[in-house]
Amino acid sequence: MVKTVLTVKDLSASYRKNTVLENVSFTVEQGSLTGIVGPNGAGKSTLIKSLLNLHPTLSGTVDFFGQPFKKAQQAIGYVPQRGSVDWDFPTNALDVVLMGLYGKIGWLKLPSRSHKKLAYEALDKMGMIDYAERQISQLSGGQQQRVFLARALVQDADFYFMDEPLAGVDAATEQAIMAILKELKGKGKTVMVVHHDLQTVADYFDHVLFLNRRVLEYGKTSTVFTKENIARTYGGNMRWTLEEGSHVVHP
Ligand SMILES: Nc1ncnc2c1ncn2[C@@H]1O[C@H](COP(=O)(O)OP(=O)(O)OP(=O)(O)O)[C@@H](O)[C@H]1O
Repeated sequence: MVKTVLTVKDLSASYRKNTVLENVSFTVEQGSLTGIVGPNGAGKSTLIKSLLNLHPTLSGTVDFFGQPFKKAQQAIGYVPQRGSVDWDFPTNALDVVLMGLYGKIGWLKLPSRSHKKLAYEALDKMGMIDYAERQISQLSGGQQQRVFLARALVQDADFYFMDEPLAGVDAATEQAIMAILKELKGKGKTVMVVHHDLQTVADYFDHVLFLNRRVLEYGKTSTVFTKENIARTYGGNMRWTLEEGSHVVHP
């Protein structure tokens, strides 16, 4: 039986008087892996922040696992957009991963040996074990992204939001991250990912949310990932053709 893990109803949000999300409504099934797509400025990051109480909403309701966000937040993981993080913050990769365990450790307590073991294991899984003691500011963009994924892994959440985890990473990191996302899905976790590369949407995601201020469409990729929906979401700026079942960009 399909279980609903997120219900969003009539959510609107703005920056001062500029409304950037209008009456957004959708429901998400447990175990789904959704790509959130839409042009620059469509409100994708704002949507995630609004769902996670990081940005105020003007109206609407958000319900995770049948509860408001505050009650469900231990079960929710977030990988922010890389550009929004202060990378000069003096901390090493291991400490960043340990932050994913603070819900379990408690903010004022020190991590135990078993917590550190979990953090090292997650770094190892992301191919970052050799960089555990390296300052986060001294890692490349793709390596920083891998560390953030490791932090999400140790948190062992049930629902993950990731804001462009594949932006600016090389092919190997992209494959490593996608393998992790599929593994999370395999464990029954739910994942929503802001994604820009329309050519990989059909390969990577089983659901797609088309967003441009409003939800233009949300559903199974095999049903809703059509050139009509892409055109409706992105406007007339791009021409799209369907070739051998895949979408090819003609900028
Ligand atoms: N801190 C802010 N203050 C004022 N306006 C903002 C702020 N952050 C975003 N906006 C505006 O809100 C709108 C939605 O931005 P948002 O970052 O959510 O879009 P996005 O779909 O994630 O874009 P991108 O694909 O470029 O990352 C844009 O018009 C943007 O200019």
